[in-house]
Amino acid sequence: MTGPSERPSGDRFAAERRDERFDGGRRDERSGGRDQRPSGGQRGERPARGGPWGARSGGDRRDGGRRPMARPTVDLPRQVAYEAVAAVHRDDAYANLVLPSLLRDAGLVGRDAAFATELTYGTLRRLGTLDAILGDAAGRDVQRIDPPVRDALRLGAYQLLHTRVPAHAAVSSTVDLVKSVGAGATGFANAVLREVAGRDADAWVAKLAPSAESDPIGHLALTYSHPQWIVRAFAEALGGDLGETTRLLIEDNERPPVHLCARPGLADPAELADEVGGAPGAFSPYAVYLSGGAPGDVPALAQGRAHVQDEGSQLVANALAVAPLDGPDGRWLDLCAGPGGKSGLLGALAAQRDARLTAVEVSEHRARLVEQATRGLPVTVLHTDGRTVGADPKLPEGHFDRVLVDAPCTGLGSLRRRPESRWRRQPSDLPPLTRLQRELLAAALRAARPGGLVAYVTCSPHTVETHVTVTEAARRSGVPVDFVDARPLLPAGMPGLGDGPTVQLWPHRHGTDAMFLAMLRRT
Ligand SMILES: C[S@@+](CC[C@H](N)C(=O)[O-])C[C@H]1O[C@@H](n2cnc3c(N)ncnc32)[C@H](O)[C@@H]1O
Repeated sequence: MTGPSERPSGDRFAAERRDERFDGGRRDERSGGRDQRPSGGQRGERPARGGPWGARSGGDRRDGGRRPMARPTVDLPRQVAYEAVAAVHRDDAYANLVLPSLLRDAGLVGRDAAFATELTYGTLRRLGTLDAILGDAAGRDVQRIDPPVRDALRLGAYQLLHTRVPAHAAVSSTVDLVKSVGAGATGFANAVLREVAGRDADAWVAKLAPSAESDPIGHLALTYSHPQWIVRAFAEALGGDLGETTRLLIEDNERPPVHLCARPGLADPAELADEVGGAPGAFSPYAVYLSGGAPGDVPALAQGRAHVQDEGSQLVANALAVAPLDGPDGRWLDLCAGPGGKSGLLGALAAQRDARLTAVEVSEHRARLVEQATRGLPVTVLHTDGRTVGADPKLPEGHFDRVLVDAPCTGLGSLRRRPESRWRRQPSDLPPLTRLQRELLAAALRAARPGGLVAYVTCSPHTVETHVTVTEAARRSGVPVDFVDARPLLPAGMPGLGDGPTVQLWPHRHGTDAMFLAMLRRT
């Protein structure tokens, strides 16, 4: 197959970009992967001002003396989206961390910021399908295209196939972008994008995806832009139901709402919903759905009355707090606490019940975040390895009444909030993670007193991280345990909780991240 020719050029802005913005937050997921959702924008809308190129002339920019970021010929929202996508691929940055700082640096707000956000997140989510299309249109594997030009083309293809940006605008703005990041490749970019524009997204998928009959997993993977191994894992966790798997994949490609947790005793969810112009959650008694705007703008967050937290995370933490327990109930433990979302909720509940939470976190930076998240609550933060239960005098065996293990995991249950992570995760991540999960759960079982409760939680529905880990850890730990049916610990009438005793939440069923919960009682 032959295609348009590209004359690759170096990324002439790379050196300038390398050190300046991303170092601080690169490996830090403290925002929980939440979508940055500036208010006022519509999906695929063009920027508000500045003629057909929107913010080229500055748009909604709040200058405030900041250094302008845009190259002269590229409009700011597209330039920011390009910088974010390039940082993800070049520097392993996290989009949810790098994008807000880029928007701030560029002074983008309102519809311009919404447009840049849509382009960044949409392009990263659809990357697999876009790359297949670009490879076909270019007549070569996308890996052979110069990285800056490749990222610009991905943004252009996303605009052509998934937004209402007119084709001529998508093509010429991308060619402008290529001019600034890979000058010799403008003819190539123009030709590739014109080829892409020759079909709509459905027609491209019909051309490129394997047939659903002969290769159902490959078909879903290409159609809905997920790696095949993840589609396979989801299908298995959903009992082989490919219809439901499809609904899950579709949900993963949508922009999720930001959920707040109104801390019990500190904020009333209905009042908080009024305060933020949002709506009370469907299931969690503390949840508020934010309708728009950056979560940082909400005063209740700054005041420590609420925090950003997916509703599913609230539900599994609350399940541990409401599970019936005989005997003393004052010593609670969170063995994997950073950055402190569940500790924040459990700490607020502990305050109401005269209990105290010990929050353990192995990473120093994250332990500090837990301290910030639990300030003013009856929480003691320990910066140590949770597996030291029994060896560390602050973590004695048989001591705690309620224990949470929110284990490190692949995070496959929150792909909608972390657009790049589906492409970063590999099946080879599973063995070291599951070993750590088993060890942490075994430590949690040792930490619980006889009769005490242990909640094992993951933000992944992968059965190797859920059922296999729980069964293996319980079998090997030498600590006698019973499974507690977790379903009655979730709100009455909540649908789709399965046959028990464990619970798997799903984005497409519950609107939450795909949190898994197993409740164990030490006998
Ligand atoms: C899924 S996150 C926990 C999220 C947290 N519960 C929340 O709601 O914000 C898992 C955490 O476990 C921490 N971790 C990993 N290994 C650990 C260990 N051996 N001991 C304690 N914490 C560990 C990670 O640093 C990470 O912060």
